[in-house]
Amino acid sequence: MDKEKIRQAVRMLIEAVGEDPEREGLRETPRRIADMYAEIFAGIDRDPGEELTVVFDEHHEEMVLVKDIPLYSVCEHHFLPFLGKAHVAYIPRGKITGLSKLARVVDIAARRPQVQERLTSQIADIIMEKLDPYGVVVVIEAEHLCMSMRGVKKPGHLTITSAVRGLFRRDQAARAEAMALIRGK
Ligand SMILES: Nc1nc2c(ncn2[C@@H]2O[C@H](COP(=O)(O)OP(=O)(O)OP(=O)(O)O)[C@@H](O)[C@H]2O)c(=O)[nH]1
Ligand SMILES: [Zn+2]
Repeated sequence: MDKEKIRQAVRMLIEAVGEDPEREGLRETPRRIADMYAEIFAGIDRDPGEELTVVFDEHHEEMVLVKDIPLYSVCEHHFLPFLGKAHVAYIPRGKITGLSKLARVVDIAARRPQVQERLTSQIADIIMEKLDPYGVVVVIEAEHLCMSMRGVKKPGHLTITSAVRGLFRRDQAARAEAMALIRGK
């Protein structure tokens, strides 16, 4: 990531909105934002699938669900955060992965300019590709600050997206079980 370029651009932004980039509180802001972008966009050059290397052979061919994974991403239209929760369910086909690795896949895929639909599909597709499970369900529920603090101004709304792969597409009962567990509090 070109932090120097970000610093220059942010300085221009500060001037363009009519603020003084030399004002004490703003003087370090270009540097802070460059460091922040390096962190929140750290997934741009990374393959989320690289986290799915820890795989154990295990004949648990029943559903595994990691729910309420905290999610922070950035909407690519406005560069404002969208935040909420991700839920990831899969049915292993002889191969399971570390539970934390599922949350890491979510993190890497989220740390890039995103739309919620693509983020949801990417997570599901990566798990299908790397673990070759019977099926995957990913549900994301998020509030988009571009819809809350500006524009249509609807704070508190939730956008819910799902990506359903493999057996969950065909098997209504399995899909209903996954959705019920995800919804259950
Ligand atoms: N489908 C989808 N839309 C998103 C997401 N994040 C933001 N948006 C929408 O992207 C759209 C961009 O619309 P534009 O009309 O180009 O932008 P805008 O003039 O700022 O629109 P408003 O937000 O309606 O003021 C808006 O409707 C946003 O709500 C997302 O993750 N998925
Ligand atoms: Zn937006």
